[in-house]
Amino acid sequence: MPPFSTLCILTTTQYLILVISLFVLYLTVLALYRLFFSPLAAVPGPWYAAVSDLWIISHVVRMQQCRTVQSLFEKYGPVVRIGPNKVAFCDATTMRSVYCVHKFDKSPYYKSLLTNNNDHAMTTLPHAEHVIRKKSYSPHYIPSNLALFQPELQDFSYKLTDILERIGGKTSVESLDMFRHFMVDIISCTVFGVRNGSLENWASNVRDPVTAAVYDFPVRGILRSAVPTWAWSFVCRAPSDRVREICNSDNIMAEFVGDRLYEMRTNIQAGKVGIDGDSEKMPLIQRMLQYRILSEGMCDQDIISEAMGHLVAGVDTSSLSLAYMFWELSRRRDITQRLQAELDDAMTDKKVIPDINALMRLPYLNAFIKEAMRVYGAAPSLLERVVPSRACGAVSKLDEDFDMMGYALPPGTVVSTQAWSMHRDAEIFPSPETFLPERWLAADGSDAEEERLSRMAQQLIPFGVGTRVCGGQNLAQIVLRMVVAVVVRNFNVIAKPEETNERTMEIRDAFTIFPASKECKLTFVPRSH
Ligand code: HEM
Repeated sequence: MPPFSTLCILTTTQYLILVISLFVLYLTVLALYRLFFSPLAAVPGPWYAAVSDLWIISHVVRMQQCRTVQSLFEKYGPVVRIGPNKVAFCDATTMRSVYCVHKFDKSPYYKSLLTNNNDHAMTTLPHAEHVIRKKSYSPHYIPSNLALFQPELQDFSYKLTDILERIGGKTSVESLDMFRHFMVDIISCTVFGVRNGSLENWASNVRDPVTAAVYDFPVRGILRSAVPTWAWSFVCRAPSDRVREICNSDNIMAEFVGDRLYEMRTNIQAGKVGIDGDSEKMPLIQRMLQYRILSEGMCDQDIISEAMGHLVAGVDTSSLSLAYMFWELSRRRDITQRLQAELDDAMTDKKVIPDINALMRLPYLNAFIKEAMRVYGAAPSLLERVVPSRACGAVSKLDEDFDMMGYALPPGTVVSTQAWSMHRDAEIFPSPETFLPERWLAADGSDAEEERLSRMAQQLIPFGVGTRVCGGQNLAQIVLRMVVAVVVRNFNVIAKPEETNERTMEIRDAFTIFPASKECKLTFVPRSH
């Protein structure tokens, strides 16, 4: 260090050079520490990932994180250091240990998904707090409760086919947008108890503000986390209608959900609907109001954010899954024909969707859905968790560093796996890039076949895994089957190469996947019989 008297006589330029040199020295020492002396130094991975988060962030920004992490597994093995403090893994036993046995808390990444500036189940990081939150909604999604909504779910599916029949295969439709509107109707009905008419709006070319807000919400999240809090109000007043619309998406959804909540409360107060569990079938917000009265659990703000969380979590994921399923069918006549053969038998009346339990028993339909969720699972990204501190009480306190396949990870390390890679493990799923529903069918009744299917099932995690698994997965499983059944029974799907092709459908990821062109134009041609 130069003595104080020397500092006083430095020129501005010399002073600047000194500051820059000290900063470079600091960065060099930090990089050397992270590379050679950090507790994670032994974990394999590229040196540039160990030195700075910038490398992985650059892939996040390019929306190619899933593929990048997969290429690291292929090069370095099942445990990889992807950042100075981040380790990714691809191993079923470790997955169970992190998500099911130790139940590590979520990482702060999830806070970018807050709704109405408030937590919902997905963004509640500590396991213990999440358990309480989950109780407010989980009974709604058990199969016996969802079965009560079967008539409405079927109704919306019939409406979808009616609309496609009206179009009659004369033009292509932007299927991603169509399914998004369809899912807003499904969730509005099951969560808020209202018929929103979003799909009809789509068919009549009328802008649907709720669907538009759900679509804009993830972009708002990215923007919000990139802009400092003090600058946010300036961004929201930017001289661009589109930017203001994106900023406002959270408010539009909150207003919609808030209005439904107050309507529901008015109806309860007027005695039009019960609050004491006397009516068996109730939308989720009614259930949450009841939960609040019985357990003094959630305030209005919490209920609004929770319900918004279900809109956000359910609409894009399901509509993306459906769009990719039909895109695959447009390319695979063999799969379409096999599905149609099974559905022609199961749906002798092509306008009547079989009961949920019957749908769940159709072998090829189920094999198709599983394969689609393996290859096109809509949320295949890293599910970040934090190794707990030894002092403060995690669910399962660790007495020492967390042993991940021989590497000791200290408290605070962010660990994660991604469905993208678990689903592309060639030992479990031979020829993983081939779309092959048949892999889910038993060749015979042998123990070896059963063992093979069970290993695949354990590694199939499109809805996440453990206590933080997707809250709405039962609803998604039903809706995906209903839509595929009724549409495939009634239509052949075609993609015009000039509109929709490998390039436009190339998968990008930003927690959920989406096609490079952000759309999926398909033609639904009515079948002749
Ligand atoms: C194909 C459709 C869907 C896929 C692929 C999917 C996938 C996922 C995944 C991977 C997670 C998170 C896991 C994590 O962070 O560890 C999740 C969480 C969640 N999803 Fe889904 N999801 C789908 C549909 C739905 C639907 C229809 C709803 C509700 C209407 C829903 C509601 C939720 C909720 C509430 C959570 C947070 C769960 C919690 O932490 O308690 N999802 N989903």
